[in-house]
Amino acid sequence: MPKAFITDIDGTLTDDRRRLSTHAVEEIRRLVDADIPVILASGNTVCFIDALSKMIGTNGDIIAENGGVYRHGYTGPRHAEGDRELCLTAYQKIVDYFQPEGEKLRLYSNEYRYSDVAFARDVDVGEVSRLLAGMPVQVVDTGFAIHLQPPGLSKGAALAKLAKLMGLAPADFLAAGDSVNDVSMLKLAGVAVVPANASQEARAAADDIMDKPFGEGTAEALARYFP
Ligand SMILES: O=C(O)COP(=O)(O)O
Ligand SMILES: [Mg+2]
Repeated sequence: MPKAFITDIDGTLTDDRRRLSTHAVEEIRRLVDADIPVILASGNTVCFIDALSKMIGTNGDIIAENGGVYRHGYTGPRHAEGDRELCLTAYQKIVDYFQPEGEKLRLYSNEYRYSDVAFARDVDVGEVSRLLAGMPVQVVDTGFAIHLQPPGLSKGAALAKLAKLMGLAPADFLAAGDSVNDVSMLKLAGVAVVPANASQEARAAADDIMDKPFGEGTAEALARYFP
């Protein structure tokens, strides 16, 4: 049995409209009650993940902004990495290009981000990547938002650092995720599972693909791997 669990949030604990699966929450609470460490790892902000962690009842081990930020427990120091200014400069290039064409760009929770920049998927992500080619930023489309993030940062890289702080190795973890931003942690974990809705990239990195989609699929995996 794995020693710990790391999970993505959007599309993995929620459905495509971001409604949380109560079934997945119950399964995570079962793990927490059995003293099995749980990391919530997401492209979302620290404050968003903190609220969710409290309400699910985990111990506050989190990875935010796709690996740009991580923290061990609610009171541990917040590690925020990368040069966010570079991401903001890159974002300005996107604004300068799309805004004159009348396209509306919508930043997501800009004031709460320490490492990356996230915005609505209202523009073509291929075009965004072409515009930013050669700039030191990664363009990541999670299916829920487009992220501009510093190079070298990922959920997997953050898992390696956070697991160490927790006295664990990445191989001790069962990992669950649905999208391209989860591939690095799915590959690093001991066992990788994806719900049935997972993207091609996530499926290719998985050891086991669940029958059910979204949070129901993740609940299915927890029942299977933590019986
Ligand atoms: O913030 C996003 O774009 C997606 O969030 P997720 O990593 O929890 O799926
Ligand atoms: Mg996701």
